[in-house]
Amino acid sequence: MLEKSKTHAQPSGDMLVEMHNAGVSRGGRWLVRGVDLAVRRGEIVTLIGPNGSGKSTTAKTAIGIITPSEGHVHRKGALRIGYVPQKVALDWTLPLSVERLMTLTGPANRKDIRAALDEAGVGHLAGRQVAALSGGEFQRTLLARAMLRKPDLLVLDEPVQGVDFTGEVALYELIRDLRDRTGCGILMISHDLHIVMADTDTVICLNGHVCCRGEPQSVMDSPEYRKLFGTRAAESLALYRHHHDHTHLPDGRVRHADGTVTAHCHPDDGHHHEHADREAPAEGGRDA
Ligand SMILES: Nc1ncnc2c1ncn2[C@@H]1O[C@H](COP(=O)(O)OP(=O)(O)OP(=O)(O)O)[C@@H](O)[C@H]1O
Repeated sequence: MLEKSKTHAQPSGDMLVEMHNAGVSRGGRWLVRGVDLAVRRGEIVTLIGPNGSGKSTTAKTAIGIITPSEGHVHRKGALRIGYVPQKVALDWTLPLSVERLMTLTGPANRKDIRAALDEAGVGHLAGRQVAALSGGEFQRTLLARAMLRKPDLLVLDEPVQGVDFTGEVALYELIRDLRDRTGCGILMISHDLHIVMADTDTVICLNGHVCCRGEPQSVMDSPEYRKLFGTRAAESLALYRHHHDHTHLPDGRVRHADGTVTAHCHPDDGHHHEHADREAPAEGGRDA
């Protein structure tokens, strides 16, 4: 049984959340528009895009923190959501242990807390002060806190922020393992246009709208990447090269491939073309 944010035919199967042509406007401006997105059980969907492209807005709309101004969002009935926000409001000057952080947003017993921390590889840090954690340890702790709810859908807003490359690889592996172990669906956000998880089923690139989407191209066969990052990294990471058929001008207008300029970009404006293809690994240049 699926819950409806707005009247629309109900999707079926093991769909956790589905967005149809969803858009959010504030103060007469579209923050994001024309988003189609679906996350099923066991699936990993990654939103990428530059700063301010609407990734967080889209994720918040998917989980119901934000109501869409247009379009539709369907969530499975009684959907349990684990959410790791981009920003966590903490007073870093106050003493706060990792164990206590785990119960700030909801009650949990000690055994479950320890199990969640262990699962995230930070069980040994339960008594540690949060302010003393490294970036990677903090992200793992937030992940553990989200997993405490035994979510059907895990939403991670930039889960590798403040984490170095090796830590990123390990965190992505952990996220994949959590998906494998629990079968939850994952909606993940990254602003990194190049590196996303090899296990991501779908990458959706946002820039105020869906620029392009597709499967990430695995770099496993790329000798350059194996040389640069090592075999383990190459097996954990993938590169998704995206295509743009339009340019975002500094004043916010959009120049399309046919030379026309419009105030903004929308899938239905007749200029935009989505891509759903895979490509050979790129040399590394951004095209956004
Ligand atoms: N409540 C709001 N009112 C007005 N504008 C907003 C509001 N929330 C977000 N925005 C604007 O909407 C745009 C999209 O914001 P959003 O946080 O979704 O982007 P993002 O892709 O997640 O960015 P980042 O990578 O920087 O985290 C930004 O320009 C932001 O300033």
